Amino acid sequence: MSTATEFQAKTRTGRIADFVDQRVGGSMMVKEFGRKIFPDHWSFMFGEVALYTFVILLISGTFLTFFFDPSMAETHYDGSYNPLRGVEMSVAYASSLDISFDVRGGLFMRQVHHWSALLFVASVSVHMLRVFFTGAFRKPRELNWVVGGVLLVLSLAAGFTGYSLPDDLLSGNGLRIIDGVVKALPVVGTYISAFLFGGEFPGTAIIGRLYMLHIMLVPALILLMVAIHLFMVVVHKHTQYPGPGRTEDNVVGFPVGPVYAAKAGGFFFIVFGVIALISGFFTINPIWNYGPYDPSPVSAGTQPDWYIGWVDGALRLMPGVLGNFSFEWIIPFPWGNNTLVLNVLLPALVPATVLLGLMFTWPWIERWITRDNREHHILDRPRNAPFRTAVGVAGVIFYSVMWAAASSDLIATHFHVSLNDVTYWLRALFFIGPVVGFIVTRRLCLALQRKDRDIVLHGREAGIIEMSPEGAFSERHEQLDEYKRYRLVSFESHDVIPAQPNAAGHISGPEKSRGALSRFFFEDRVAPVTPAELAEAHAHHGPAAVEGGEKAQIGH
Ligand code: HEM
Ligand code: HEM
Repeated sequence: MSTATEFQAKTRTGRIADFVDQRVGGSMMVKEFGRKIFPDHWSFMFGEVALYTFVILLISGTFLTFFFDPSMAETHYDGSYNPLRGVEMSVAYASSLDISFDVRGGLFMRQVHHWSALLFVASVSVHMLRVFFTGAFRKPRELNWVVGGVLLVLSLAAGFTGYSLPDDLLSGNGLRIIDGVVKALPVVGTYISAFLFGGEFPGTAIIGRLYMLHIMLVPALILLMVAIHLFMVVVHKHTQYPGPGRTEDNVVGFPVGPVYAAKAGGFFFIVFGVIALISGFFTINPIWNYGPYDPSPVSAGTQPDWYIGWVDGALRLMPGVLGNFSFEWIIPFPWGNNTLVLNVLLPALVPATVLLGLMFTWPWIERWITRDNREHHILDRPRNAPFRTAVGVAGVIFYSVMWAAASSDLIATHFHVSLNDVTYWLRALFFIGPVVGFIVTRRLCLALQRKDRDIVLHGREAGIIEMSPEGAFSERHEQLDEYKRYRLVSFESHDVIPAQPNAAGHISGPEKSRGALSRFFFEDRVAPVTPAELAEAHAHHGPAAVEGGEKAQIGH
């Protein structure tokens, strides 16, 4: 066919598709990307939820910008919410009230925005925990883990800047706390605060500035980072859980087109639908109940959004004795009289630095201790990496205690206990909780591994008690099928690598620490069942064991 007849033979849509394809090379991209294989597992869903809630935030946020006015100019409210009529407030607060009461669908969209923000940060956090507990951050994904970490920090920044915009009593109090933390920074604190608020707190500039950060800079950075993040997921290929036929060099799953594209599209609408349903039925952030921001009152029983609570909680846990500690008699400051406000500085900065510092550096810490520099595309089941799982649980407990402390007043009033007692208990848990969590989790993982070993070697207890002709009772044990057995035996267990001498025959200080950590983490370990052990067990139990009818004597 000549080019002309070929052109004639195509439908109008075909011709448009051709036109676009010849200019942007779309079919090549679809061919390349559409044939990518993704493994299937429910735990890979959290990253997707994070992505979809972010898209919902972009859509609902854009709607809000049509009506929100980020001005701190004074006005008298004259909207349709009667209890606040005539009350003096900022234009920002008045416009948020208008969105809630006078813009058609406005309250619904504010709630969609707020609920999806809560779900966004929650899904990002759970996604991060999934990646951590399965070891998906190992080589070659360390940098993508760091990009993820930046995304987490940006998500918190987006949440906090948004939460502060309506300029109601609650958001103003949140800003007051941030102002306190900034001012507590030695030497530069007061200058930074004055720069941020355009003079004395609260000033008249902060809402406008936060608005720019909230609707432009932070979402743009998140978009950029998400693009880099997903690009790396495609380049590295997705990890997969162990299973028959799955190796470090292949990916077993479905192609993006059409299976995943259809699934993902449908899932987006499910997430959107669920958020719309929640937003239609459940109030979130009823700013009309709080009133406009005024530095003097603080309402009792109010809570910050869940992801900011831990900072508030850490501040509540800190004993006041270290307040306004003057260091001059120890270190004479060259810049004159300067007070360190340790009761604000320590809780606001130390836990955050410890948690975020450990999070960003963990892939390298683990690689250093295990000396494992190989690529890993097969995930660990959390029980098969007891040391990592235990460290993760300790981190989660450390975080959760601070988070719980943000509700110390509510715990005291709801359970009719003394607020002081709640604080003392939480202070103790702050130190003891992570240690106990670490020990218990490691023991649990090792116990689960031993149970797996036992099941592989001796079969699963069927719960069927049989009586032999001689009158002895025994429980029937059923052997696992090939697939289940594979899942239980195919993992690696790190061995202790003692400190090694360097070329000059010396063992350096850091290498001694590495050796000690290696012993601490891997001394107690359960090795996977070897084929020889399996063959021996089967030989011992006889062919019945392989066929599915092994018996364990009760009382022996
Ligand atoms: C806006 C936030 C984020 C979005 C939209 C996002 C999205 C995704 C998606 C869709 C995937 C592939 C599916 C999956 O495994 O869940 C993925 C994988 C990954 N994400 Fe994220 N993520 C975010 C934040 C994070 C954070 C906070 C971390 C860790 C600190 C992280 C680390 C990773 C890693 C290492 C992978 C590769 C996992 C693998 O191949 O198994 N991500 N991300
Ligand atoms: C990761 C992204 C985002 C998060 C976590 C987030 C979070 C929030 C939160 C928690 C609020 C307070 C809502 C309330 O009043 O109850 C808020 C307000 C707001 N957000 Fe966002 N947001 C995000 C992205 C965006 C984007 C992309 C836009 C605009 C394009 C936007 C525009 C707004 C506006 C105008 C308000 C003030 C409306 C009001 O409070 O009445 N947001 N945001």
